[in-house]
Amino acid sequence: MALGFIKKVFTFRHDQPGFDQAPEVVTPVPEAPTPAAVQSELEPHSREEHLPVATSDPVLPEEMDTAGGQVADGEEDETPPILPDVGEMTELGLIPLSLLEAEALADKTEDDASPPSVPSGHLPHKGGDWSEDDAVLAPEATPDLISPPVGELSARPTEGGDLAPEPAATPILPKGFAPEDDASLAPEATPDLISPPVGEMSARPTEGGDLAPEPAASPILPKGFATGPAVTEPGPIVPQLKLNWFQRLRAGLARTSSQLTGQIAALFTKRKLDDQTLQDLEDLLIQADLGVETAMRITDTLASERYGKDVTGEDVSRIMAAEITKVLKPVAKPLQLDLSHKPHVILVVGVNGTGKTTTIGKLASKLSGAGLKVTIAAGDTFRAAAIEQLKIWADRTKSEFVGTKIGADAAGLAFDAFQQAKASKSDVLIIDTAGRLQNKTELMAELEKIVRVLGKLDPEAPHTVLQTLDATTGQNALNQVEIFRNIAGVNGLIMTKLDGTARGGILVAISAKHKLPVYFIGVGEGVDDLEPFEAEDFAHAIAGLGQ
Ligand SMILES: Nc1nc2c(ncn2[C@@H]2O[C@H](COP(=O)(O)OP(=O)(O)OP(=O)(O)O)[C@@H](O)[C@H]2O)c(=O)[nH]1
Repeated sequence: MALGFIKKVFTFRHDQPGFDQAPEVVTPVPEAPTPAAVQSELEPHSREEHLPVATSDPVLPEEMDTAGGQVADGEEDETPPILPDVGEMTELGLIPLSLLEAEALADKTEDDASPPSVPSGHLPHKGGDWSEDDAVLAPEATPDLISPPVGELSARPTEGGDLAPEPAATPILPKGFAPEDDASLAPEATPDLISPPVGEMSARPTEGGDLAPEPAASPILPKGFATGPAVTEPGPIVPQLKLNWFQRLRAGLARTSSQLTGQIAALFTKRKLDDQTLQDLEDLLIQADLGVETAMRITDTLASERYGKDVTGEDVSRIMAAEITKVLKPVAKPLQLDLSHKPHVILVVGVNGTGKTTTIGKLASKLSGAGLKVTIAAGDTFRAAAIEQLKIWADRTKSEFVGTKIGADAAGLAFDAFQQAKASKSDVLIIDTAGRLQNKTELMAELEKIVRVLGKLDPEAPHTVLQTLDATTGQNALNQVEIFRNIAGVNGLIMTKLDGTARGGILVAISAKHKLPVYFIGVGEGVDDLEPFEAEDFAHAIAGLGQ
């Protein structure tokens, strides 16, 4: 049963042990030597500005600054402007990994029973001068040279020997992340790798004999991704909903669906289906943000089935749900994590306020709750609140955190975070970024640089470029995908704020136009308010139908 969940959303390719390291308290990285070439890329901020912060020892922004270099009074955020011209950014070389490539990668991994080798880009910092080429050619990472990250490896199972390696060697798959269809993995992995559902977590006996809850001590596969350990820190208020997921989705999309179905019902009251009603319906569907293509699909199908006949609102809803499902099915995909990368790097981009930080927290919760080791990097160095907010999420999700001071070079932070995540053998590194669309040129340069710098440590990084979209922005979201796709090579989407919006239909238009995978949707501010995207559920909820 748990495996079913796993397969439902995420796909892991986990070829090597990773959770067998004992919890360790690491000291702050003194000053990781940086390749000259990279160093020059990261100016003007020095590498020591980027400090790992122990999750067990929350650090306030002030502390981070103190440790890593304070922002001098009067030091202002970089001045902006310059002007756009996003149109020319199409070819940035940031081509998203296509599905075919992803599948090819998956196949490759499946065929390879041996432990993954260290990517060619993994390099030790030697402190000397070296070029980008050196980085690529570097034999393999030298852990010794890379300062270990600060922060305890919370919940890492490293008890006295017996059960040590199992969690590590196991692909842990929360819903939305699932072990790949790897026959070689499945047999042994299944029983031990799949943790009991959340409810059973608390009953898990610890080594000590008692029953202290040790959620992070072993892979946990809660419904969806696993909710992870109970959140005790203050934060977003999580409503205690007793509804199941579909009911919550329907409730969230109630405004979208009631508006749509109400208008449709009014349109077809005592009218036969003719050219005029079809045209009116098409207009109505377009106004509901579904997009011209989908609107036409719906009216065409309706016409072929019911032309000249009486039509009810339910007839339209049924056809609408079926057509929307057809549009969404191809993009409703699990987020594939290639854990052979160690870490699999997820770069999260999107306009400010679309939910990047919150979504990172939700993802980290699911992943760490499933036993994966997660590092979060506060790459939005533009806003102090963004760094603080992310630190809180890191603490509550038992993730390692790498932050820096306001105004510091985001690419430098990303580089350091990648090194530290590698050194600490994190499974996943999630990097937040700024989203100042009002300054596209600067934003483009920053994201481009982040991608370039990450590529020095692993040519394939970032492995996933996720964009968050705020459903309430309607058509703007459509444009945002266009822009960020060109700027950062977005290869997957997460739509947030689908709770309470009347504009949920925009996800259909985006899917029809961009055909990018939609991995999750957010329906609230709470840590559990993120669910794998299910085409049929979403289509039914929009059409006001039952599951
Ligand atoms: N209702 C609702 N609110 C959400 C959802 N996701 C995020 N939010 C809220 O949206 C606001 C913005 O979210 P952030 O995560 O800070 O967005 P961001 O993109 O990181 O924004 P910056 O930090 O400004 O870059 C916060 O108040 C979140 O709590 C969601 O799915 N539903």
